[in-house]
Amino acid sequence: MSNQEAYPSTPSPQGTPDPPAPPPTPATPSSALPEKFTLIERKGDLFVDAPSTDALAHCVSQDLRMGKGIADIFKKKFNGVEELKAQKRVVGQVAYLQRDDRYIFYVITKSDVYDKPTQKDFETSLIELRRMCEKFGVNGLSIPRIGTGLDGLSLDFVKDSINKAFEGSSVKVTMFYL
Ligand SMILES: Nc1ncnc2c1ncn2[C@@H]1O[C@H](COP(=O)(O)OP(=O)(O)OC[C@H]2O[C@H](OP(=O)(O)O)[C@H](O)[C@@H]2O)[C@@H](O)[C@H]1O
Repeated sequence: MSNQEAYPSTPSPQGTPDPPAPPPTPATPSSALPEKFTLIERKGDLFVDAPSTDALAHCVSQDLRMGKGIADIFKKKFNGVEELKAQKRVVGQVAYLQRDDRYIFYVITKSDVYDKPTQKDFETSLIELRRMCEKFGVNGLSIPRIGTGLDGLSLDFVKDSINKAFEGSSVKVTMFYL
């Protein structure tokens, strides 16, 4: 039996009203819209005031010495130096730990502890940080004023680099300052 015989089209009788228009497509609830990237600055202690579900990130040298500054606090708080070294990340890449269901990102911006990062390496490593956030489904990322202390980068350059690297992503970045 052909389709036509099985399901003959029923001609609509003359003069009958048009079928009712389909119901309007419900508006997409805002919660379903993809999150937009934001960078906000917030006064507070990264380790006290950042949401416990946020990933954390900071800058380190490839040798992972983390001898001073906030890197030293990260080392004392999260340990994992051997685990990080085993990832064999180089400048422009990001090593990571998982602690209490959150990611801790170690952004490698320079090769040696005595170096200062170049702007290019800093920008490259932020693009990789975004990629890692997207890879692991990170939507909340809390950071200190990365690169602006021991690494001597200007806050304006750092914020501009973050905006460029994360533009178009759905990561909400909070930059904490003391
Ligand atoms: N609890 C807290 N909450 C919020 N903000 C906090 C804070 N504690 C400190 N800050 C501030 O966070 C900014 C950056 O702090 P830093 O100067 O340490 O980091 P940086 O990114 O400039 O430099 C990294 C390189 O320095 C390190 O040591 P090495 O020399 O390499 O051994 C690494 O290894 C890297 O390579 C400064 O404003 C600090 O006041």
